[in-house]
Amino acid sequence: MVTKSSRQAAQAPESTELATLAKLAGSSYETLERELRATIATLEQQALRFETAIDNISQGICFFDAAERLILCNRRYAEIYRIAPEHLRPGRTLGEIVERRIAAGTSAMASDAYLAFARAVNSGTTLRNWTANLTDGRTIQICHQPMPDGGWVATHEDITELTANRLIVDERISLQTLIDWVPDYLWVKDTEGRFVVANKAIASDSGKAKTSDMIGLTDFDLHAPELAQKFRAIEQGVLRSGQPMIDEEEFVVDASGAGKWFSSTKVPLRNVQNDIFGLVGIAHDITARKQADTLRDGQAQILEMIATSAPLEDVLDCLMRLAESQLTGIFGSVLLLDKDGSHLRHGAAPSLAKAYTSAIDGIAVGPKMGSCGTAAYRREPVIVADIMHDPLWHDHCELAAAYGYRSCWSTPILSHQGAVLGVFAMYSTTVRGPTAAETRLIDFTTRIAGIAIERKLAEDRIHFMANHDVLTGLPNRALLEDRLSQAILYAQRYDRWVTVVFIDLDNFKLVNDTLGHNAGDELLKTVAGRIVERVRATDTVVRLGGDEFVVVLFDQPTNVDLISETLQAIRAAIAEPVQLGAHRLRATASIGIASYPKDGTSPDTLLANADAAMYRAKEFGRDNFQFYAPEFNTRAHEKFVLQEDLRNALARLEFTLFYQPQVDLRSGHVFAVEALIRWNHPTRGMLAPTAFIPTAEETSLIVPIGDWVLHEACRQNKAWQDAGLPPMTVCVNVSTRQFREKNLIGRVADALNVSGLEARYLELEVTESLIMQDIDLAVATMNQLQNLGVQISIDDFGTGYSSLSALKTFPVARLKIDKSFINDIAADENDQAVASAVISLGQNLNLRVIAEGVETDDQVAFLRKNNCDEMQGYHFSEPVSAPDIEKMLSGEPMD
Ligand SMILES: Nc1nc2c(ncn2[C@@H]2O[C@H](COP(=O)(O)O[C@H]3[C@@H](O)[C@H](n4cnc5c(=O)[nH]c(N)nc54)O[C@@H]3COP(=O)(O)O)[C@@H](O)[C@H]2O)c(=O)[nH]1
Repeated sequence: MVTKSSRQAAQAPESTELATLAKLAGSSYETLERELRATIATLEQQALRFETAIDNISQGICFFDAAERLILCNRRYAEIYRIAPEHLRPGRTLGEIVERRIAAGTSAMASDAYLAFARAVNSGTTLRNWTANLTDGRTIQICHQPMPDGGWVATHEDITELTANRLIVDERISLQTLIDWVPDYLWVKDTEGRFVVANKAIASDSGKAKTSDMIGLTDFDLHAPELAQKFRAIEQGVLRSGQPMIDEEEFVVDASGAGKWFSSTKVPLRNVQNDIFGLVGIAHDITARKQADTLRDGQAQILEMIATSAPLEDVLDCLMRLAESQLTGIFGSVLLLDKDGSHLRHGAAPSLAKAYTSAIDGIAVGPKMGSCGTAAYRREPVIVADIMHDPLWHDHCELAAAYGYRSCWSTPILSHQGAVLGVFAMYSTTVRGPTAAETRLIDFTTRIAGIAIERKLAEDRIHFMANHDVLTGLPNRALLEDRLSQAILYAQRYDRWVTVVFIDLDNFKLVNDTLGHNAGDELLKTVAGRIVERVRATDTVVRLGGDEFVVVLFDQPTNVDLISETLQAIRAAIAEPVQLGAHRLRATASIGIASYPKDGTSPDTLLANADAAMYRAKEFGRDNFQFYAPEFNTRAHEKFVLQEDLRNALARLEFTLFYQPQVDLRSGHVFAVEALIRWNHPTRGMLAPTAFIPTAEETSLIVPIGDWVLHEACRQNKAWQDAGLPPMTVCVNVSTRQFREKNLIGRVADALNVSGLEARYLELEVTESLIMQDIDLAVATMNQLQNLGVQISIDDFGTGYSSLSALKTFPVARLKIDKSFINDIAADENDQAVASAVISLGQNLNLRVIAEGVETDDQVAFLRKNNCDEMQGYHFSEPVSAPDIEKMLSGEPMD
């Protein structure tokens, strides 16, 4: 501080010098005094100016002489050290001033230490500029300048605020560095949505080189208006409500165009007055997690679709979209292997250009067929990074280039057995190969696609099997009703007919039983194929099961003649010879026909009526066809009634046995009788076995009926013997169903025991076809019967397919030449050949041979001539009652 005393101290030497000058110049004292006063005034003026100037500088300044006494200091100095002016008068020592500063709390150190330090500074042994941290917390920067006379001048500047500001700046710099390390987006916005702080992550994704480039921008400068508006609405909500938004998921498209998911938190910022002045936001990139979630959810959805049998195209479409959602700039495609196994068909490609998809639909599987055709051909992944320059794409690169596809990575989709099901491909618009992540995704997608396709194929197969006959591949009963319904609807609309053709092969069971099931299957397949060939593609050929087929003739003319043509063609096709192993067969069929609308308007009725017509055809001797007539249903009803009557017939004792004599051709002697059942029906009169035995066999009633026949025949024969008639054999027919009964031997033995008939007077007739069904079992059973003493003959011999080698092992006594060979034996050379062959066979095997159905003298003559042993037939006698047999054998006239 500059004071008056300091000025006076400065003027004193000047006055002395003026008086001396006045004496030397000889000037008058008044003049000198006047001049002197003027000079003093000028000097005072200058001193005031200096004083004002020095007091107004912002730094404290002080001058000390070599004795460390204060020469002068300014006001700022006094202010800095909070020392009253009177304690800063010139002449005060540095030590006194330091004491004052200590007292004022403005010292940096103790007095002695300070004085030592000041002297070291003045002598130049330490820095002349230093910063003193005062005990009151302020920071003073001091610049010390020694003077030539040993004193010094020093400036003191209070830099407390400046230092604090520098700290803030330093803090800011380190805070920015810190937040730049954070990989999440981190920002602060003011209440207007302007960025105040932003870290590197958000700046760089926003396309800004420096974080400072973000300052002052709003979301409207960075995002599409809708997205920016959305952010703004959310942030304004936070600012308005004061409630933070915690961990909300937000989708952002960054400056590169990549979509990213964030988990964002936005918290309002408050000042000390608790007023909101902005918000701080942090957003964590959860894109990878979202993608994993999407992948997992998508996978679950797709697996559910597969499990619930969603259409394959929907499943694959969904799968492609899922794969694409995980990647950027990639388009997925699935091609499916065609049924022909040599082409690939469009499966799904939701994002590929439709025209491109159409162009590659049906591409061949081959060694140079782009990525997909080649991958299917090689059965291994084919990665083409540059379509335009890869030889595999030579023929297709222009096409791909036209749509901007530059690389294509194809992987074959394989079944569990390793069969190619299709190809999964990823197209990229850039020249490159797949990344590791993309390869993983390809593996995943290919596997799921494989599961979906395999599942679909299995379903198709199951569906096919549920609706088709496995043996012939024809539709089955399940599909029949649907096809027939469709045909009827069409016929209704266009006033046409639908014809249902019911086909049953004749004697198929015989083929099965004699030539084995493989031969039977072969016959069925051949017949099925032939029928299909003879009808139109719009007609339906169905195998109902066994030897039954149904043909639905669609869109038929209302003209029976035209229908007959098709039927004749079917019949002829069936009748063509079939080679089954060593055997050449000519199959025939019984065919029933019913047409919509005249024979029924519902599928069920039409089928039932065609079935009834088929039975009618069978009754007419097979190998023919019958058009349905209403009375056929009466027959079906009759059959039902017959079954019911048959169940009661045994209990009501309605059966009786007739006996037909068997005669020795040489002696004319009756040596046996064949027991033939008759049913004395309460309303229909005496029924022949053909009227009820088939029904009895179908219902298994043949077993108790057969037992009754056995018991009755044995009883009657024993009765005849007891009555004194010459002993003879009674022959009893045994049906297949009876023969297969577990306890046949026991039942026969029981009949013999109960009747008391010797076993040798009982002969059982079994058919050739029965034996051939299971030769081993038949021979075993026959051996047991033989052991019992019972004789066995083979009935209907010649109609079956006995092999000679097998015949030798049969424990039989007689062969019975079937009636069908005897009928025309006098004229038909074939029948003659068969009959004479059977006779000589019997002779060779030491078996007796009997001809049945002998009616004429010519037949008898032929048999005698060919040395046949025995005969049975109307020529000698029709089957007659037991009393008539007695009369016949005792020579009495019969009734
Ligand atoms: N399981 C059982 N089957 C039996 C039983 N009783 C008879 N049958 C079988 O029924 C079929 C028909 O028998 P039927 O109507 O009695 O006919 C027999 C004869 O009447 C007939 N026959 C005899 N001679 C002639 C003839 O000169 N001309 C001609 N047109 N028919 C004749 O043949 C039948 C006997 O045949 P087969 O048994 O093959 O010797 C018949 O198949 C019986 O087997 C029974 O109790 N159980």
